[in-house]
Amino acid sequence: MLPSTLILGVAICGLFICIKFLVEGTLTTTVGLRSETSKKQDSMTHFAYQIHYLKNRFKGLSYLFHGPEVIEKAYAQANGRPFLVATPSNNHVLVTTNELMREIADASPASLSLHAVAKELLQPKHTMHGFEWQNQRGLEGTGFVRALRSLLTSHLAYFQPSIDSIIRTCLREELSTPGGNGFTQVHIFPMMKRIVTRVNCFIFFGEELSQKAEFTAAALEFPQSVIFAAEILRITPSFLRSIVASLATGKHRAAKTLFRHLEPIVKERMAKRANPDLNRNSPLPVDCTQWLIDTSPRKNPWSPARMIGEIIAVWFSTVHQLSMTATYLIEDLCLHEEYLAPLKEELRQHVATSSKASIDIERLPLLDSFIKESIRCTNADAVSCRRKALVDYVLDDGTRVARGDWVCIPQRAMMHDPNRFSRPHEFDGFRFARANASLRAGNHSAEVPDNSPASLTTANHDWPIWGLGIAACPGRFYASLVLKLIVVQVLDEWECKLPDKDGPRSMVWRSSVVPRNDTRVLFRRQSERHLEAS
Ligand code: HEM
Repeated sequence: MLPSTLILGVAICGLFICIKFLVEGTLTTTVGLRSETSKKQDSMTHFAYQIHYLKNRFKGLSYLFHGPEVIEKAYAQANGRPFLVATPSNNHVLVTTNELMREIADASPASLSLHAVAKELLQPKHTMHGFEWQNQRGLEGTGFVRALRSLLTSHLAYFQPSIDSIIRTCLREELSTPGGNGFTQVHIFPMMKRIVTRVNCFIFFGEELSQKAEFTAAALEFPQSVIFAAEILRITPSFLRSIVASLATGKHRAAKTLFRHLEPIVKERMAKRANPDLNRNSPLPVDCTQWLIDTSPRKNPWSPARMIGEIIAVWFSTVHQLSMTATYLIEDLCLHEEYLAPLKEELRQHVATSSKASIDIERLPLLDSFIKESIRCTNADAVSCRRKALVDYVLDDGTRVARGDWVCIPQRAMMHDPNRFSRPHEFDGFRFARANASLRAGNHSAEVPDNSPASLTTANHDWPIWGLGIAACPGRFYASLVLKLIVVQVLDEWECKLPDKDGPRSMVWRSSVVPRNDTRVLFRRQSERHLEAS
């Protein structure tokens, strides 16, 4: 049954891809540009280009199911030089030297664009309820960067007690029906998605909306349905896209629910912004929605619908990566039990010596190191710092990136490279803490590539998980806080176990290494605790 379904699926994909190329005339003039990877190809006839292009696209089908492996093999053969990986829709040029990584991070978004990648990946025009994105970011202001990178980050201490309390409550609710042995069994990835959604809804939309079950359910469903629909749309001819998007998103059910709940709130807040007199007696709400409104253009203000579209587009970035990382983190806690005692001891000592009411997460170096090692080993995305070439682009070393192709950093392969990390396939939870201590003492560390101490939120060539340059993830300080508070809560209150330690933990789609929905974890409440008395 399964193989025949698979064969049928592959056949349908192949058919769709052929129809897409034929109907949309991809085999005409752009062929030459798209397949330009070497000077030799310049001398090819037009027909040879077409054949070469088609061969590359079909070769690229294996990228869909084995992307990280394809990249790791090519990385090993490239010896530090840029290399090219074919995908069904375009080529990816992967770079690994500090100079080229810096160049792509600093390139003008008019040439190498992250925003255009997101647009190609997510097809917002079809999947996000008709909301259209520009190809370049910054055309009408980059308020979201200030809203997240500056305003959200500067309010983290203010939010921390609430985030802590939401995580604690969610865990207790999720794990409230233990069996005879005291353990509750859960599917860890779906549970992490629900918890992260609850926390993020509170930060993003404020307390009132975060309490509405219909709204939080739509907030969770929305990114999943967009990703699912966008994947189907990538192989759908353009004239069918609206219908297919509507079918794949259940007639835009989640987006419509979000719009319906957000519309009155956003309208009211925008009206208050336009007329500050209306604000006089009430303080401004403290949440990302308010900051996104505050940082939107004053001249030619957006309509409420456009504003909601922008808020929802930013919301999209918040749930998926964070829940995947949190899932692998809890699984790693279960798989590497030897780290539990030192992590708990670090926490106990911190609580005992701190005069503050909340934990200072920056003062838990072992926890920071453990999380980094979990990310280094599992790494939910094989590439980072994706940029789509909006024009033909020649990198400093002469490497050509054809218009429409992407240039990226193969972060997963780099993190498994023995020339960068000692014993790269071994989970060594405190390697980063040891390396930092050594670097702080003025010594070199052979265990990591860094030349200076670094933490989870560092965004640089040796730690590109947040991207690089001005586009580096503006939500990383918030993400780090949430990840650390989740682990702290689990360490403090719960004992957890993976019943099937050797079972598969992930599945691959393109460059993503997604946690499996069916991985189960057992949780049992502990009696001895150091944080909030129960
Ligand atoms: C573990 C969790 C996360 C990871 C690994 C992650 C990683 C990334 C990466 C790799 C980029 C692209 C940067 C580049 O290519 O240079 C990015 C962009 C972005 N991230 Fe995150 N992110 C995470 C969580 C979050 C959260 C929680 C938020 C919001 C609070 C957020 C908001 C954004 C936004 C808005 C962008 C787009 C930036 C732009 O276009 O300039 N991310 N993130």
